[in-house]
Amino acid sequence: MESLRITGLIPCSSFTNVLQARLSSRIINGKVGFASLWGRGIRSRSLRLRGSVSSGGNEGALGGLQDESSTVKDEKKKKKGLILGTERDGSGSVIGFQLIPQSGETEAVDSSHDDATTKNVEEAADIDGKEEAKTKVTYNIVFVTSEAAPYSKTGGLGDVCGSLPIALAARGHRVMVVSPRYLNGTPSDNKFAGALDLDCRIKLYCFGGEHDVAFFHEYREGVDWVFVDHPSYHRPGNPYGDSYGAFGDNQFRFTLLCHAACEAPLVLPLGGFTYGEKCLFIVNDWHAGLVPVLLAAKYRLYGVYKDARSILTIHNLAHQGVEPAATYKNLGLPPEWYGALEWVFPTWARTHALDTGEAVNILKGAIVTADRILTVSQGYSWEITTAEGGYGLNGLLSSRKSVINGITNGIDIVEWDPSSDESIDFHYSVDDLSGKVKCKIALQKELDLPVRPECPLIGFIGRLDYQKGIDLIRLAIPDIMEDDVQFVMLGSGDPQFENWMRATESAYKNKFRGWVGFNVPISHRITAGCDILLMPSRFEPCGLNQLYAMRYGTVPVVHATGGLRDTVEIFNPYAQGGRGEGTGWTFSPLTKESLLAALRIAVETFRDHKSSWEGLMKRGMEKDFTWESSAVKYEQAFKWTFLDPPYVS
Ligand SMILES: Nc1ncnc2c1ncn2[C@@H]1O[C@H](COP(=O)(O)OP(=O)(O)O[C@H]2O[C@H](CO)[C@@H](O)[C@H](O)[C@H]2O)[C@@H](O)[C@H]1O
Repeated sequence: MESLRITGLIPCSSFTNVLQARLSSRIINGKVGFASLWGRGIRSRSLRLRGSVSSGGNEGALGGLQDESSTVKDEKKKKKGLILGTERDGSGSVIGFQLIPQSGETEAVDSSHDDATTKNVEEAADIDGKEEAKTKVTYNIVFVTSEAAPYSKTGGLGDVCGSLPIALAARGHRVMVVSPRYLNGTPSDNKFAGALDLDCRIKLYCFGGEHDVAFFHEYREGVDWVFVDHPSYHRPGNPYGDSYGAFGDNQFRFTLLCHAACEAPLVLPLGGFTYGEKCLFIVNDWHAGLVPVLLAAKYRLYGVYKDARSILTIHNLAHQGVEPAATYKNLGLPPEWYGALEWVFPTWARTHALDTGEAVNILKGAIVTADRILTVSQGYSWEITTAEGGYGLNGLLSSRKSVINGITNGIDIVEWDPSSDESIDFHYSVDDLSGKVKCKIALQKELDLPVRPECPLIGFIGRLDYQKGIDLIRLAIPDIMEDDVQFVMLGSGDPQFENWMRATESAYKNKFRGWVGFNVPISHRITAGCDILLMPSRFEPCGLNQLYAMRYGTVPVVHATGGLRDTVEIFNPYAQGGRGEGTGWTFSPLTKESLLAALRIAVETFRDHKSSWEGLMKRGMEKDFTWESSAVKYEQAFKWTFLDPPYVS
């Protein structure tokens, strides 16, 4: 793909002008720079939802998908793993690639679906007898996200959107990530230093006016990192708020992100070529949720993005982007689309007698318009359809069950590697665990805890909020502290829990440390130095810390929910002829008693059954949590998404 890149960028403005000339002669087939047209009063006519929901992608239009068909003819090229050709739209923009992977690369696309073309190629190869079919479908993918590490991160969303795009690009896809260019006046602003101004200003129409945004760009690790620049992203604090709480204009800030993200594939000539209309938007959580609504309500009615598809990835259903109904008019959507976002709170949730409970819910809008819905673990994909886990959207999500899939997150195994991690002083691996105890001693010294390698060290890392079950830890701490253990917590969030951590540290000076703040290097040192990681999450869509912990030989003790239940296998010392199996402990129900019971067994095993403990550590360290295996599953979901016509056309 790099071979297709040309060094000199086509200036955005001239690019847009050419296309605007085209637009003015053929408005309905507007291809590029649609925002400007929209702002001048073009409004959509009707909401057309397809009558039936597709059946899990197993049925659908099989024909007419150009990017599904590439016939391999030149055996020499095939062996070298070349880009066979590009697919262009009417304007000459590259909208897809036919890639021949390197000989020996595993076939990524699951052949369970009847794609005649792919099947033919596979059969031909089978007849030849030796080599597998190597034809692979690649996509132009546009991630839209409020955070992407290392540029911005407040939690797991940043991790995922910083790693998955790279894994997909490595598999031959053309990948762009669109997120805000946050500047908060601290050294973290330097993270954006490599992103250059594309000199592309566009006007976006929402919130009763026109707003100029600019785009910055960095091409790194095969991915186009695109940052939307606007003054509302430049302020102290984190991406969502500051010490006074959440920013009051978040709906505006993320509406702007969505409008800009819809324009980016049309107007940005990255590496000389736009991504074009035939792309796949992967929109993450509510912040990006207006994208599929805009595709349906604004663009498709005028012939733009008819071949695009969208996938909503839900990382956390608890946050939905709900604001008063009166704000609907600000979103830049036609009035007749109100129903897609309409949300009425039940009577008990209303605040006063005159409160009608009417609101707009951006995540709901995404759920009713996205072509497919993914969650970050299989367990969570079921939980969101239940009354307990659905946060009021369970009925709606159940109605779209056939297009919901769960794909467990991977982890960045380069950043999180105990044999080379730059944040820890000693290194170790599954073949030589000796560095682990040195990391523990170093952590005890750093935290000014008594240096006692034999004492079980329990850790917690995460946002201090209701989701993470901090209240349960607070309840259980007096009992935990009765035992001969040490406990270290790293987290920030709810001020009442931050204060509780400080108070607990003073109460148990020799046993407890509470680090209030967000600090990535210390999170690595805690992961490496602890023996046990506690995660009593009330719900956990996937959870990354238990995956990091296992990779570092730190044994997880977790509440049996969502991704935690999917990824932590319960320890059974008697299995495998006494060699044991499992990677940790899960407990349920979510009570102090069951938490304490699981923790006690873990602590006893650490103290009294050293060989069992080593087995637990090693099995966890050997687990495959790479993004590579998750990316293969994402590709399958992409394929299903394109088998069906757009859900809303
Ligand atoms: N104080 C601190 N200092 C340093 N690092 C800190 C930190 N607090 C948290 N982190 C880091 O932030 C990340 C948190 O990821 P999680 O997946 O555990 O939770 P989160 O709820 O943010 O993500 C949501 O999205 C992700 C991604 O899909 C899902 O896994 C998850 O279940 C869902 O709730 C980890 O990398 C962790 O180390």
